[in-house]
Amino acid sequence: MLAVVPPPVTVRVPAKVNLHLAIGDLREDGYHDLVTVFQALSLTDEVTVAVTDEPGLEVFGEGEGSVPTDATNLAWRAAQELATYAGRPEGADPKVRIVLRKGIPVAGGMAGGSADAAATLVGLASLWKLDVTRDELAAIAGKLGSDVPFALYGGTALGTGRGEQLVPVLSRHTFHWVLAFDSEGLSTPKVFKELDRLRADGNPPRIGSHTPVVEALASGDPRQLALLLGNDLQAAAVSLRPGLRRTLRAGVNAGALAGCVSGSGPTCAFLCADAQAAVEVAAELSGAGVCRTVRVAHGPVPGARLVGGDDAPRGTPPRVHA
Ligand SMILES: C[C@](O)(CO)[C@H](O)COP(=O)(O)OP(=O)(O)OC[C@H]1O[C@@H](n2ccc(N)nc2=O)[C@H](O)[C@@H]1O
Ligand SMILES: Nc1ncnc2c1ncn2[C@@H]1O[C@H](COP(=O)(O)OP(=O)(O)OP(=O)(O)O)[C@@H](O)[C@H]1O
Repeated sequence: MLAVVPPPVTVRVPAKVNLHLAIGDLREDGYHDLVTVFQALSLTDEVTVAVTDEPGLEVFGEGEGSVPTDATNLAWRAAQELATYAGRPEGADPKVRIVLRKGIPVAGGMAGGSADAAATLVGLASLWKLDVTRDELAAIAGKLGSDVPFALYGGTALGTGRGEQLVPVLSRHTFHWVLAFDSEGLSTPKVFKELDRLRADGNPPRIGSHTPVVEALASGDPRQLALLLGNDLQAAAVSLRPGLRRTLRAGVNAGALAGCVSGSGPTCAFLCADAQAAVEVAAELSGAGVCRTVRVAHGPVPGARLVGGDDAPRGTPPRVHA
């Protein structure tokens, strides 16, 4: 019998920065309640999924050597979860090839692995022609990791719970960022543990309410937003990686309006007045010798999207094999 093999599907998916990250106390399940304002940035990964008789995963690009290619890869876990949810004939052992082209730093606090998982859900839903809504995918995404649902939606959003409960936030205009990648990643659980330790030893200041950040986003004024960037994990990331203090200073000295550690770090994100200022800050920061690589990006951008758009004609005609 002839079977039509659908053409591969490619999905582009954004990194995130937390404009506001207020961490509550440690819960019994090992997570912390948090309140965060996410923004999706134009720094992206691309994920291609294809039907195959030789399932597997390949990684190219940023940090390729440090990303697992086995079943522990979050993208692979996403494929397994979706196959199970959809009741696929092959069960939780999907017959797919997943190729990750990474632009998002690995273990950088920008949700790179989460982005790949979200992109895999969107890509496979299309490849397998599943009748699932983005909200259904978000429920699966929340099981994979706290940051995965946001990568599906993108834009700017308020996250609560573990970070997986989202409501969109109005963000006027485009904000311009410079990102400083460090030479080595930081482990997210270790950074949360370090914050617990700092809190047990003393009383590090906690950032306040998210309301002013939401108002600044609605105003679209980067100068107003810059005064309000805040991250409770920053002290913990800096405690584990003291060199980040120098990086944060260097970004502001280079002309950024403000800087913060992105999520659990170690990437530092610098908000700039406009696109031109971002290019100038990036040039100066890359000469300062405080980080491995510098990138410019803007936000907000949409979440995981098929490359070419959902309605675009397919580039490759379907292959047919016996
Ligand atoms: C730091 C952030 O990136 C901010 O957006 C996220 O909170 C982390 O999200 P993530 O990387 O998707 O994290 P998960 O894979 O869900 O959890 C990894 C580990 O981080 C810690 N963790 C994560 C989220 C959360 N609300 N509380 C936590 O304590 C836990 O030790 C957990 O075992
Ligand atoms: N697809 C993936 N891409 C990158 N890392 C992955 C992936 N799947 C699993 N990992 C593992 O997860 C670890 C954390 O990687 P990731 O890039 O997601 O961190 P992060 O961006 O700091 O996450 P977050 O900001 O959500 O806390 C890596 O060190 C790697 O071992």
